[in-house]
Amino acid sequence: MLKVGKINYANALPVYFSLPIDQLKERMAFVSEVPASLNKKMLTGELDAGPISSFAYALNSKQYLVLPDLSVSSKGKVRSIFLFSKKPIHELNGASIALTSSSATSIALLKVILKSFIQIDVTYQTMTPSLTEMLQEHEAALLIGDDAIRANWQEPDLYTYDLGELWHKYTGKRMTFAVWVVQKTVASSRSVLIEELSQAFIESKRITVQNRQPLVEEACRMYGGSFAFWDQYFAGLSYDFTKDHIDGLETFYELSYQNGLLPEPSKVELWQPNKVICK
Ligand SMILES: C=C(O[C@@H]1C=C(C(=O)O)C=C[C@H]1O)C(=O)O
Repeated sequence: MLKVGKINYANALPVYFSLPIDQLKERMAFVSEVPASLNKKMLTGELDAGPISSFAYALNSKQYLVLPDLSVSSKGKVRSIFLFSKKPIHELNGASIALTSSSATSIALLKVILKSFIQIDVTYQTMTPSLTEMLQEHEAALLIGDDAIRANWQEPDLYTYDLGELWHKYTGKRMTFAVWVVQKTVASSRSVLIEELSQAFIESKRITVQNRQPLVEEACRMYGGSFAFWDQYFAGLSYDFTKDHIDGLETFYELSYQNGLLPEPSKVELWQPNKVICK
């Protein structure tokens, strides 16, 4: 069995929603977790392929190849990655900020934004994602995914900053939060299966994005919230991985490197299906 990851947040649903599960399930087992757990399982080899935080890819890029044409990205507002703050962001110098334990990319992105763009120094503490508890002892809190969406629905009396929007404001670029990877060892030993999986993900994404209504209805059933919210949410996310996406991501890696978060400014190395040459 090929062990394949799945992000258990709404943001990754389009890549899974139209998968031909019955066709795949004899050869592939899907493991659904928050990004930080998927990052760990991929690193230790418990997973063969699937999505991880784009920052987790950069930390161990030599171990993986990136599957083409797949990501969780935004150009501007992402609507599910927020810094909730008791003060305006420019007044947070010296503050203590709580970080969700579920993330890798958004944690590094927040650090880059605060240091390089807002130009303030703060301290950080990682916590389980609960806004109330996080804000008991900290001036601001970072949440991602469904936790961030639900917290924002409560309309807390706080300053709320969308990290996708801030990144776009200061760089003019896209931000890629998750990429789909395959272990290099698995890419060579099980190339046919990886090609089948890669095509299935791309096809699922294509079908789901082409007609969003069934996905939006499913999200309403699973999470609550309005049709209009989920429709706008999925419309604002991109699942592609073009040159433009890679350019934004490598800018993030360069800034992460400059801030001492990465040992080198990683580059994206794409997986390529084996070309069969017919005579
Ligand atoms: C869009 C989101 O992106 C997620 C953020 C991640 C991170 O911060 O490490 C990882 C995977 C993404 O799916 C989200 O959490 O809502």
